[in-house]
Amino acid sequence: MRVGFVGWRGMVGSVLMQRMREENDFAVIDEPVFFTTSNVGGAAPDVGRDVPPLKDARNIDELKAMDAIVTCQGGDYTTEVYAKLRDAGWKGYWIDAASTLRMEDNAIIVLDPVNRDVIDAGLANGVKDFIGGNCTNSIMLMGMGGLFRAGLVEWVSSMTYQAASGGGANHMRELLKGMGVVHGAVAEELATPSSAILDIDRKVAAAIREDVPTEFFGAPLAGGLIPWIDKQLDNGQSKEEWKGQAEVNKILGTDATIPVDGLCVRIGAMRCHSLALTVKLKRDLPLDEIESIIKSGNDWVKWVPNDREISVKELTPAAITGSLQVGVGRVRKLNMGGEYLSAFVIGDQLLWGAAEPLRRMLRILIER
Ligand SMILES: NC(=O)C1=CN([C@@H]2O[C@H](COP(=O)(O)OP(=O)(O)OC[C@H]3O[C@@H](n4cnc5c(N)ncnc54)[C@H](OP(=O)(O)O)[C@@H]3O)[C@@H](O)[C@H]2O)C=CC1
Ligand SMILES: N[C@@H](CC(=O)OP(=O)(O)O)C(=O)O
Repeated sequence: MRVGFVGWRGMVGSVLMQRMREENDFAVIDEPVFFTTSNVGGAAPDVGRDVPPLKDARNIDELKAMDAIVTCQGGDYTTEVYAKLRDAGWKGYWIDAASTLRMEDNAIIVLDPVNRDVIDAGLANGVKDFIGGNCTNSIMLMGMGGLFRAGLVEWVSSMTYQAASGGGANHMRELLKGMGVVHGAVAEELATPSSAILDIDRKVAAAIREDVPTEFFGAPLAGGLIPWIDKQLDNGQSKEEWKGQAEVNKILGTDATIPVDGLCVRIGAMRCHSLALTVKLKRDLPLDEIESIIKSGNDWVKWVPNDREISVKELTPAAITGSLQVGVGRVRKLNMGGEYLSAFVIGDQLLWGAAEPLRRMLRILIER
């Protein structure tokens, strides 16, 4: 198989390359070919074998020579190139991190530990477009897939806490700069134990309002949060919130729509997205049964008992970042009744939220 990689040096692409090296994926690809939009003829990344110099990611003839293309270049690139490539008669597999093609009828949203059956059926039916899901949805399903698969979920309310990395590398940098600005505003007072906390608070509030950079997020994130992610829709949802129900049901291939809705909020974490879920179950099940169903979802579920000490240690960005494990905890019955369950799910949005489902989809194709 000749596999073309586009967007490999961006943030998602770099995580993809790292994971592919770790899993020795390049050894099973006949011919990896790297593309660029900015450095044609430059050196391809080190993948442990000889590969040709970078090719032009806008050259349809070069792209057409690939059996599969994996792109993390972004939605604008997909919009610019995909249709031209198909119009030119290309019949290869398109594996994409961007959202552009996700809801198209001829595309499958890939998350194989959850929907391998949907992927296999698609492959058998000649589907050629395999698109990574929205990070928040992929993380929720990696954590709670067992309950969905058991047909136990009537609806889900999902309140999210989304990391800066969901916006991209510049957004992560802006968060860190903002943290530095906030600290700098009161560094002297912090070094003086007798300084008045309300003076510190006043200066911090002024720094957040006036000095924290907002170029990329459009509002100060350091020391605060932003209760809106992605575009505004006419029905009052954000686009990120809209994706919940649309994508979750498409990933699962449900016959009857499972309602999924809630609020998506940006917080000052680096690359871990979290969700506080209220799940309405179809029936009242004992908690130990629910625990074993959730644990059985896939090999990456990290079950965290609903215990204060363990939760604050294990169910946090500090514990989960950089890991493929998806933490699931704070699971208990809510006051509303036996069918109402709370859960807190947390995962690294650059791994299961972006790069890992693409890497695994490529592997599925290669091993077919
Ligand atoms: N599935 C999901 O939930 C997620 C999906 N995504 C999607 O992934 C796509 C890519 O996102 P992301 O990786 O954040 O994008 P980046 O901005 O990090 O990278 C995209 C491209 O920008 C170019 N680039 C320009 N300057 C630089 C630089 N200094 N360092 C690295 N690359 C640079 C590179 O192209 P070139 O080498 O050709 O110059 C690179 O491939 C987006 O479509 C996004 O929506 C992102 C996060 C989660
Ligand atoms: N919108 C997500 C990241 C992302 O890229 O999502 P999507 O792939 O659905 O556009 C976030 O900001 O956290």
